[in-house]
Amino acid sequence: MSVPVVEIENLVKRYQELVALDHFNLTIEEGEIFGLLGPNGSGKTTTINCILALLAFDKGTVRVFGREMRPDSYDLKRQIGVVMQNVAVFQELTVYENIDYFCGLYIRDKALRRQYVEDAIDFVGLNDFRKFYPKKLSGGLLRRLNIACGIAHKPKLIILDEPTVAVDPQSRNKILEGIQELNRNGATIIYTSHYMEEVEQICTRIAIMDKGKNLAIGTTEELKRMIKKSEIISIDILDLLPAQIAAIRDIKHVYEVTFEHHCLKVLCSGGSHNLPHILNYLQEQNVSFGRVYSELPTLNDVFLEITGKELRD
Ligand SMILES: Nc1ncnc2c1ncn2[C@@H]1O[C@H](COP(=O)(O)OP(=O)(O)OP(=O)(O)O)[C@@H](O)[C@H]1O
Repeated sequence: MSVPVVEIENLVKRYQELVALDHFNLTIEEGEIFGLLGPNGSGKTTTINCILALLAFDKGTVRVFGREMRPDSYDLKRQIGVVMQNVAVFQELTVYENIDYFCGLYIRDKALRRQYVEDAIDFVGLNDFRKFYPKKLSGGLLRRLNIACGIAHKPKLIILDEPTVAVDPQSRNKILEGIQELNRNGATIIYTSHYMEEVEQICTRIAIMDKGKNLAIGTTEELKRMIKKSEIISIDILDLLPAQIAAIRDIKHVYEVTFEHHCLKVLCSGGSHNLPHILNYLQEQNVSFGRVYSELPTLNDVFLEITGKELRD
């Protein structure tokens, strides 16, 4: 079995009285796009900073590529690319010079570095802006530059801390597609976000965290199976008898039924045949119906059921 890329065991990080990470555990395998999902202040950035040994912690261990991570683990750090939440580029350097500077921290060979810088510029689509200074770039382009600086040296592990905050949809899509491409090219990705749609779209596995704890971990499908609510079926119907409503309540996997304003709403758990079971019953009863729609749970529902609060803040 291959060595996990990141192993975090029993990590405790306090800022004075505040416990930012509370016996936090996490293992990330090679080839994953791993999502750390949690509301503001849940401890995502603290986790990243501990993985990078940028922060001293109170208890626990962090191993990267099977070795203990220390502030002076330069050979490990060389294999990691980091894109932090705040854009960190030099205002007095152009797009090209910025990427070249950050790449040069790891790649000494000049010809190879030139190639890597070109690859990074291509990758984030900044070809037309290579001579621009950062202050001339829009927020989205600046984020792309920030990403290019973090990944130009072709690291094996790439950590992106909320890279799409406040970017326009075009740049956002470009960033998400880019992350998937980096992963296809062999990089393991750690991606933090409080946008559940993004995490759902690109991550192979997700940890839901809150108050410094890892509350649930799994693929999107596994997380959704952990909660009671799995499907809401709504059907427009002119009229239903109380006995028919009661009979629908008795259908397997149904746990809540309401009928208001000519709309039947059925909450179901588990099972993949909830909709046909309900429609079959209505047809048997000669009940005619209009619009039918089914909503599957979101990661927000998972978060809501586990923590009792919305993911969005
Ligand atoms: N340097 C610091 N000193 C004191 N408290 C801190 C410090 N950095 C973070 N915290 C606190 O630790 C907790 C975790 O913060 P952290 O930044 O890791 O959360 P986060 O999930 O990354 O949030 P966000 O989505 O806002 O970036 C929060 O309560 C935060 O206020």
